[in-house]
Amino acid sequence: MRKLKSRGRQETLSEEDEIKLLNSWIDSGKPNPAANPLSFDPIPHDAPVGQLHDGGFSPYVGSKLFAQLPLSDNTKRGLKDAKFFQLTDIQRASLPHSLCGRDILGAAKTGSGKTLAFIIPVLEKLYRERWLPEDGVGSIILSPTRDLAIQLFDVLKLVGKYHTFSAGLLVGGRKDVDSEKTCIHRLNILVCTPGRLLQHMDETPNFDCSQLQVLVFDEADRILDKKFKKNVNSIISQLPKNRQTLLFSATQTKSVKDLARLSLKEPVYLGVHEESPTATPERLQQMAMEVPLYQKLDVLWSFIRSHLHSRILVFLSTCKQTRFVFEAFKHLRPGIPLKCIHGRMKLNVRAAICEEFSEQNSVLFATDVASRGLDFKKAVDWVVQVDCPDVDGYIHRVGRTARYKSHGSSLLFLMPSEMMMLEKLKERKIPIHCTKASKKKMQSVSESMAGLLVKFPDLKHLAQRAYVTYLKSIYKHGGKEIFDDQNFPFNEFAASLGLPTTPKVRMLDKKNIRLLEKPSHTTEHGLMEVQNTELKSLINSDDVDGDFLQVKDIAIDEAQHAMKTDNLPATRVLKKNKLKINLHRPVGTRVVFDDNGNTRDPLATLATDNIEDVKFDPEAVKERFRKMREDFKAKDQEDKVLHSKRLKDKRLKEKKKRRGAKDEENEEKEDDDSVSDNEAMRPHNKRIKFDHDSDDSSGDYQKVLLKDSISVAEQEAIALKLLSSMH
Ligand SMILES: Nc1ncnc2c1ncn2[C@@H]1O[C@H](COP(=O)(O)OP(=O)(O)OP(=O)(O)O)[C@@H](O)[C@H]1O
Repeated sequence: MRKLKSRGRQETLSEEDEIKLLNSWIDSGKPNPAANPLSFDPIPHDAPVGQLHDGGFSPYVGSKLFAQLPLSDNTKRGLKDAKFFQLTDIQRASLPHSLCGRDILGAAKTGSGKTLAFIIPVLEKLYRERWLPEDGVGSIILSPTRDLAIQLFDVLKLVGKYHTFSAGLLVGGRKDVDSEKTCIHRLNILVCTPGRLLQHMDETPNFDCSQLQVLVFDEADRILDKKFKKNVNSIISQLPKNRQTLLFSATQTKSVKDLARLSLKEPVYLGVHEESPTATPERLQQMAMEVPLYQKLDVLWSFIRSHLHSRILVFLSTCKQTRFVFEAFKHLRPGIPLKCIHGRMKLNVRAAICEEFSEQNSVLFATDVASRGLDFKKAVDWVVQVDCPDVDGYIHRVGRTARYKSHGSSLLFLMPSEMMMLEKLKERKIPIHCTKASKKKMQSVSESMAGLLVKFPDLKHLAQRAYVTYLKSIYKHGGKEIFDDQNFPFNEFAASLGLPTTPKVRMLDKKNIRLLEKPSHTTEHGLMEVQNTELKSLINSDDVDGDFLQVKDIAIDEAQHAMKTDNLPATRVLKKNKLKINLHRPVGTRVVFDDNGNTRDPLATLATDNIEDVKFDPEAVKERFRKMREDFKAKDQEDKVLHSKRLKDKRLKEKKKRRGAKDEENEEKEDDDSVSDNEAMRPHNKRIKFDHDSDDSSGDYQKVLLKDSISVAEQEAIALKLLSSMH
C-alpha cells in the first residue's frame, strides 16, 4: 500500500489501484485531472522533491506514476506501451524541473533510468511548442559512443511513437552521410555523437540549429572531458544560447570549468543518490582479487570454466588484448559461447553481437566501448575487470550489471602494485570485498597458449601486439606507482600469453624514448622484427580504446628517421602524412597555371611571360595561408548566419501562412458546425444557394423546389378538384 497526495486530502491506493487509475486516465483520452499539459506553474528551485511547496498544491512534485505528471497523451501512451508506469528516483526528482524548462545537472546511479529523465522533457517541450517537421532541429541528444546513441534512439522511438516528430540517428561509422545531408533539415530530434554532428554543422549547407530548444548530454562528464573538448566547444558555439540544457551521468561533473562553456542558466543540481551509503547499485555484489599480471589469464580462464551458465561481461583495456584473449580462448573451447566487441569493429557488427549476448548465456570480451550507458536486454550476471580502470571507469563498467531492479556481481583483478585502488574505491563509497581464487578450481592455460601460438602464427602476432599495447596503456594511464619498470614482470607476462620470447617495447612519450627490459633473445633479426611490428601497429592503429593516437606522430617520425639512418626496412607511412614533393620542379619555383588549370613549365613561363623567379619564403606563405583561412572562416560564418536567417524567415512565413490557413479552415469549420447545429437551416440554405447560383433552372433540383413551393390554399383546391372528379 502506498500513500498518494492529492488536492487537500490523502488517498491510500494499492499498487493495483494506481495502475488502474493510470490506465483509466490514458484510456479515457482525457488529460490527467491533476495536470494540464500545456501550462505549468513553476516550482521553486529549492522545492524539496516529494513534498508540496509553499504549502500549496503541486500536482507533480513527488509524483510516483507517470500518469500523475502533466504529460501529453502521446507520451503517456508511449510510456504505457513500453510498460513504464512508476517513476524512478531520478525521474521523480528531475521531471518536475525539466518539464518547467530548467537546466538540469542530474546524477544518479547506473541503471537508474536517466534516459527517460531526458527523453520525456525533450518530447514534451516540442509537443508544447507545437513543433512541426518544417521547424527543423528542436532538440539534440549527444552521446559519447555510437553504441549508446543507437540505444538512446531506440528508447526515443519507443516512448515517442505516438508523436509526429521526425527523429534521426547521426553517428560516425555509417557511410550514408550524403543521404543524411539531404534530409537532416527536416529532422526535429537528433541523437548523435559529437563528431558526426560537427561534421554536418561544417559541411551541410541547409543544416540549421538556430531554433534549438533542448540540448541533452548523456554521460555528460565523458562528453565534457578533454577527448571531446574541441568538438563540443565548436558545437556549442554554433547553438543558440537561449535553450534548455540537460546533463546526466552516474559520475556527474560539477567542475565549474567544464560547465562554464555551456552557458547554463541557474542549473538545478540533482544528486538523487548522494545520501545513499553506496555510489553503486545496492543489489550489486562487488569483489576484488589480487592477481599477478602473469596469472590473469589463468584466473580468467578458471573463472569462466566455473561459471558456464552465466552471462559474463569481461573488460580489458585495449582492442588488441580483447581480440587476443577472445581468439585464444575460442581455440581452447571453454564450454560457453564467446563473443567480443571493440572499437575497431563495424557498428552494425557490434550491435548484432550485443543483441546475441543478450539472448544466450555467453562471455563477452569488451573494451571500454561497452562501459558506459549500455543496457543489455537480459540482465548481465557478472562483470569481470581484468585490467584496473580509474574510479569513474569502474563505476560505469560495473554498472552494466544490477540495473534497474535486477541483481548482479562484479570481480576486479588487481595486480599487487594496484592494491591501493581499494582505498580509492572505498573513499568513493564503493563497498568492495577482497576474495581469493579457489586453488582447487585453478587451471593454467599458458602452456596451451604456447602450443596455440606455434600452430597459429597470426595468433602469435596478435599476442605480441596485445603485450605491447597493454604495457603502453598501463605506462600511460597507470601512474608511476603501478608501473615500476624496474620490477615489472615482463618475461612472466609474455610467457603467460604463450610468447616464446619477450618482445622489446619502446615506451614513447613526448619527452623521451625509453627501452624497457632487455629482450630475452638478442639476434639482430629478431629484435628488428619486433620493433618493426610495433611501429607498424602504432602507425596503422586507429585503436580508440588503446588511446595511442598521440603516439602516432612520434612513431612516424621515428620510422622515417630510422629509415634514413639505420637503413631499417621501410615502414608504411600514413597517406595523409606523406610529403607531396614534385621531383621535376626545383623547390622554391613558382607554379603557374594556365586558363584551363594546367601547370605550365616554369622555364617556359619565364621565357614567355617574363615573370621573375620568386624566392620561396615559407613564413610568408604560411602567413598568407593563415590570413586566407581566417578570411574564409569569417566569410563562411557570415554566409551561415545569413543563410540561417533566410531559413528562419522562410519558416516563419510558412508557419504563419499555415496557421492562417488552419485558422480559416477552423473558422469555416466552426461556421459549418454552427450551421449543422440548426439542422433545418442547412437544406434550405443549400437549396437557395443552388437555385440562385445555378444557370440550369430547368434541372431536377429546381423541380423539387417548385413542388415544395405550392401553397396550402393551392393544395386544398387541387384536393377538392380531385374529390369532385371522383364523385
Ligand atoms: N520508470 C521505469 N520503469 C521501469 N523500468 C525503467 C524505468 N526507467 C528506466 N527503466 C529501465 O531501467 C533500465 C536502466 O535505465 P537507463 O538505461 O535509463 O539507466 P541509466 O541511469 O541511464 O544507466 P547508465 O548510467 O548506465 O547509463 C532500462 O532497462 C530501462 O528500461
